[in-house]
Amino acid sequence: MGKNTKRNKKTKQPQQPPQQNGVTASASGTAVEDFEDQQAASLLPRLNGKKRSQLNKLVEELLNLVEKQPANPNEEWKQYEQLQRLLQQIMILEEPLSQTVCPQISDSPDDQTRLAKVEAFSAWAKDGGVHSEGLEIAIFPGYQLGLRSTRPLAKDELVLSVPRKLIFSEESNSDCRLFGKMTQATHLNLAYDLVIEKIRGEFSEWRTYIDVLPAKYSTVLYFTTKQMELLRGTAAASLALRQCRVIAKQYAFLYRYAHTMTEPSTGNRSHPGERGLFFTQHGLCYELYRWAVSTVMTRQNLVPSEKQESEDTPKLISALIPYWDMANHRQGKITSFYAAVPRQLECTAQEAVDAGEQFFIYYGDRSNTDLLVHNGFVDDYNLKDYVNIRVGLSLTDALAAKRASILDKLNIRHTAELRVLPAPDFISKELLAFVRVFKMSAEQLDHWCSDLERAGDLLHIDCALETDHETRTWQFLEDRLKLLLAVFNKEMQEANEVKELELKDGQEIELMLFLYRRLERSILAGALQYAQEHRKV
Ligand SMILES: C[S@@+](CC[C@H](N)C(=O)[O-])C[C@H]1O[C@@H](n2cnc3c(N)ncnc32)[C@H](O)[C@@H]1O
Repeated sequence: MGKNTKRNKKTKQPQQPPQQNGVTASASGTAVEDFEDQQAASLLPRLNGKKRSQLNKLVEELLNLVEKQPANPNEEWKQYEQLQRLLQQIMILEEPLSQTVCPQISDSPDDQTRLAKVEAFSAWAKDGGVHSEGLEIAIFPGYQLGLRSTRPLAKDELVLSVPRKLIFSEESNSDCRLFGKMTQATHLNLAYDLVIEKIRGEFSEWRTYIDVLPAKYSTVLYFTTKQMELLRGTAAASLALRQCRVIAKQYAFLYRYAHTMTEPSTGNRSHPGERGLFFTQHGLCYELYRWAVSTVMTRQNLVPSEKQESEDTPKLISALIPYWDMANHRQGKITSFYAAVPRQLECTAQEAVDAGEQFFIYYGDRSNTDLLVHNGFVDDYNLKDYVNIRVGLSLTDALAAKRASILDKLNIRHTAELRVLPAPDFISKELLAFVRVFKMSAEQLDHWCSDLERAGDLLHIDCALETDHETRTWQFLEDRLKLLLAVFNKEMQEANEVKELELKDGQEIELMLFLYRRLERSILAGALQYAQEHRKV
């Protein structure tokens, strides 16, 4: 999307650009854009000096807090509670800004408000070269917006294409880098660019697209402490808390850079990063950052960079793909690919779809833990689900070096997250092999270490092992699974199930968390039964 080919109609036209050095600035596209940037910034409220210095202090406190690496789940939880308190205070101080930059319509999903913007968005997309003739955007309860077929779609039919110029990536806005030439992860660049475009508001050439995005998300960054409490003890807890910590830290870095480490920026486009800094200084707030990060986390796809030097090392960058990103997920196969020659994202139907039905795509193999933490939903019929459990060699174990040499041969880390699976596998071969190694006696270790080429046998369920060794292995798994299942004690289970039925609108996050708990519990319970049966054999 070229800078001088603005697609969207602005609701408010800027006044004439000022005279610069005696020349009317409108003669230069850049000068017009500079002027627009100033206009966009002038529409934002300014926080007074007192609020700003309170914020500076809170952000420093936040940085000190997240610098500390929690040593155990309890410490991690306490840190999260402190973090939430700080973020609450920050959000209160930043409220005038956040209400302007990302107003929240209500506590419930904003489907109707978004749907009202769909007509303009669809016209913008069509005008920009999106082909989606058999599809339209509609509301689907439980999914927010999604794509509906307007005619029967055949399996494998090309149903949607989005040209490169409508794909939003760091390469569409490369003058927006905050840290100049410093390289950061591609999804962070994308989130940052989105922050800038959101702050630019009506002056952004992406406005029509941004208008149909959700105003808020069900990612862990939006959970209240009470909601997060429902994850405590589950396999998702640590990942969720870490995500909150990491995003708060990124926000604090951006804030500190913009407000305490640099002079006020003029937004001069001829200096790399200046424009990004200008907007960050005027509009950054935590509410906006969590919105941008959540938008990227829940909607991004990877496309090849068009700036890579050689074709042998394809570099992929994060991108937002308007229209395509309205498709919801269902089990199946990946049917969206970037086609290099026509320079467009192409999506085919993974199955035949009747007219009026929802059109789904498959997001890829992900566990429900991953979907919950990064995508803000869980999949009830997830065929690729698993629950990770953490296992590790003990530092005080005199035989640790021998165990480590067998694990090395098996390519299993000495401290690892290994998978408990749904039926019919229950225990992944890596987890089984790890526990077998962990439970070997000194003689058994000597035996296996004397012929490391055979180590691969430990991955097989039928590997011939001494009975006492097998019993210790399955007993360990049984004890561990019982411990993990204790989080879901019976009373809690029943209470949750009752609550689940009673949940009303506005409690989508609780509903998702109860579903997640039920699915995790069911995987662990199935594996426990399997371990008990094996121990008795
Ligand atoms: C790429 S967007 C799809 C469009 C989105 N529904 C919207 O309203 O903009 C991905 C988000 O859609 C929702 N979603 C996608 N597939 C889902 C599913 N199978 N169940 C529930 N929510 C789903 C989740 O909120 C997810 O983060």
